[in-house]
Amino acid sequence: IYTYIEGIRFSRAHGCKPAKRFPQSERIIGYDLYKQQQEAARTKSLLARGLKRYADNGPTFSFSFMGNTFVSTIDPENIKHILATQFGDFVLGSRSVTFGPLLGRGIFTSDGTHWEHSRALVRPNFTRAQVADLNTFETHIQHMIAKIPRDGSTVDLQTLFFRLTLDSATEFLFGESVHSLLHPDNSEEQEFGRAFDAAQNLCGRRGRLGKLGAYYTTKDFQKNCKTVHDFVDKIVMKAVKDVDPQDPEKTASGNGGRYVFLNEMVKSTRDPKQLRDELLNILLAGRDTTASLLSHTFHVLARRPDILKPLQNEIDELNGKVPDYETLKQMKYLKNLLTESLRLFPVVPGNARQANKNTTIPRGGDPDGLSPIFIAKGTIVTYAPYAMHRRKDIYGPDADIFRPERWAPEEGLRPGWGYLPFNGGPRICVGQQFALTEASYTIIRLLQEFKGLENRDDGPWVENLALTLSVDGGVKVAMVPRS
Ligand code: HEM
Repeated sequence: IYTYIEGIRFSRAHGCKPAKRFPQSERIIGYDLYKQQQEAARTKSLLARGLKRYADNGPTFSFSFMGNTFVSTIDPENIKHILATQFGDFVLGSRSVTFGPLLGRGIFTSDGTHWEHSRALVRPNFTRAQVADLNTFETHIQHMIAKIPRDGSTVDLQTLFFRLTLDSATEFLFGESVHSLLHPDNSEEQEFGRAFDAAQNLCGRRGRLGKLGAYYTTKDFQKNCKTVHDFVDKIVMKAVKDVDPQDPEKTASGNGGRYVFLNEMVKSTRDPKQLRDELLNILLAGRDTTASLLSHTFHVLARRPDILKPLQNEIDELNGKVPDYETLKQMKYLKNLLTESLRLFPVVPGNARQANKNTTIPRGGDPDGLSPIFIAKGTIVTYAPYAMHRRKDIYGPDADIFRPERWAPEEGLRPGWGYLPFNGGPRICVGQQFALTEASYTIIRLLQEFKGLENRDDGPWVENLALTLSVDGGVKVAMVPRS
């Protein structure tokens, strides 16, 4: 009763109005919504259903689900408030529990001072010098190109992109690639990749079970987590052992001049568990995301010769020269293409934060939606870049159309917090430049090798929503060699 009265007082003092309520037959378990979500997951239409909910109920509304109160929003002002202005009022919620057995505590799974410490440890390693090192990518891209048939037969580019990013991410993080593009056998490295994928998928299922997720585990899951940990621990222990306690800088610059994240980290900490956790946190955050961006971009290129042509023209201006970092930055059409790809197919299409105290968000209070809403401690605020990126009042009447030109400076589009593929505020993605560099470089090198691609899948785009968004059924194409 005290909490309830406290909430009413807080709400009045801040001029809050009630949020629009999503129509539900009961608001304790929210079983009807649970059934709808299960059905949408089965028919792979979670994102389409989400879009319709915002169309029917407006940009901000509340509902109950599995005993929790939720507020959903695609209002940029509200999202800015949660992620930046009132950053301290919100935490990740159950993420540390969901991912804990696999990832431990690291930048992606922790809050508060632990997160601050992780971020301070990890952030300096994403410097320009490191991001601009393209030689490592080149080796793996050549392995990928070797896997692409040249006789017009069909290949699934998405599968190759997921292997490419696993290989390049493990090389960058551990100093040793798992080479999934080279060894399709039962090697220890392959086993690591398989176990990491399987454990990650089970974490996704734990996340979808809400509070009950903490109790959902299987023998296989535990075995997979152990396989992943053992593999990384060996690499970590070697790096820690190699550190010269008198001069950590000297040891860290080994590895044939290549940049290795682990070697940089051992300059700051030699705690093996902390090193393992941070490496796995970054592997999870950085690997599927870049693969998904590449997959969606090629999904579009295979269907839209009008986009492929100007892109090829821009790439052909390099006359086959391997691009360096500066060249990548000057490729305007490519940059707009990736920006548009992340608008219509944001790799993290939905996200959430939980209030750690009584607070507010600035918009959504009925009847005009312009008053603040009271957010009681424990409320989960979900936000959906996928739906926000399709708002016609932000992107214009052609918001549903894939059109890279909309990002040309002449068009004057400035969506601010209405465009959020990499999140914003203090927890903004640390790997943004790394991802855009890897994706740009991969696209250029592929289209320097192949003059075009033929679509081998007539179906529409269908969501595959795990921890990140990918293309259901893959990206089936035939690549046309230049010579
Ligand atoms: C297209 C590619 C990528 C996209 C769309 C993307 C998107 C995101 C988003 C939306 C978040 C916020 C998650 C949250 O706070 O709930 C995030 C966080 C993060 N990303 Fe990325 N990411 C990409 C690539 C990468 C890469 C390549 C790396 C590293 C190599 C990386 C490392 C991280 C890390 C460590 C965080 C956690 C930051 C923190 O909580 O302080 N990401 N990313």
